[in-house]
Amino acid sequence: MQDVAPQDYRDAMARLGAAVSIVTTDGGAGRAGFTASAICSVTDDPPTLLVCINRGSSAYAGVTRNKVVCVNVLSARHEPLSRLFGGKVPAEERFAAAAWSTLETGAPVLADCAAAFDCRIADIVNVGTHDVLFCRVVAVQKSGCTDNLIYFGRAYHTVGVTDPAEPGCSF
Ligand SMILES: NC(=O)C1=CN([C@@H]2O[C@H](COP(=O)(O)OP(=O)(O)OC[C@H]3O[C@@H](n4cnc5c(N)ncnc54)[C@H](O)[C@@H]3O)[C@@H](O)[C@H]2O)C=CC1
Ligand SMILES: Cc1cc2nc3c(=O)[nH]c(=O)nc-3n(C[C@H](O)[C@H](O)[C@H](O)COP(=O)(O)O)c2cc1C
Repeated sequence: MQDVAPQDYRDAMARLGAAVSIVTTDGGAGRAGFTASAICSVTDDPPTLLVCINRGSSAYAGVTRNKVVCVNVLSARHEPLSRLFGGKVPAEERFAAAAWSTLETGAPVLADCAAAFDCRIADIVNVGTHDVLFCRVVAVQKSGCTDNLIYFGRAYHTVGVTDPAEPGCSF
């Protein structure tokens, strides 16, 4: 099997638009978090999503030892927070820039994010440079904000929808 070059792969992947989340953890191995776009829904029974984390990430030890994560889906106004959690900034400086609470697992929940999925890590599969985390969702939080942050073409964008069933954005 012949692989394409990593740069060709990245150039093609840059054409996939993706929601942006901050994945957090807390517990005996400490608090950590990183910006992530490699997240998707696996099954609703049992409610499971997957997160791909680079083993070189500063958050890797905390995430895999604590075995809990919260996937905080970002709204448009969180672009500066996304950049902060995107690398090279000490963990405490990242968390100081926003308000956090907790749900079931103790992983930090971003107060005003579009949606938060609080999870226990059920399985981990190693693939190349990354670990794929299969995460069982034990609690969720939703806001009425519908202007989500999207990463596409190596840049941030906003996409908004109006859902008459939602109460609207109160922030
Ligand atoms: N899945 C990941 O680990 C991602 C990591 N990043 C990080 O942010 C940096 C800047 O990204 P871009 O501005 O989008 O330019 P880029 O050219 O480095 O990446 C383009 C696209 O390729 C994919 N990608 C990039 N690095 C990857 C990696 N190590 N493993 C798997 N997929 C990867 C992502 O879909 C990304 O949007 C990257 O170099 C990487 O360090 C960004 C997006 C996803
Ligand atoms: C838009 C965006 C999406 C990213 N998606 C992921 C991802 O899905 N998985 C991942 O391991 N790193 C991802 N990263 C990179 C991490 O946020 C972070 O840069 C990396 O963990 C290294 O940072 P650190 O070791 O200084 O914490 C992404 C970065 C950006 C800006």
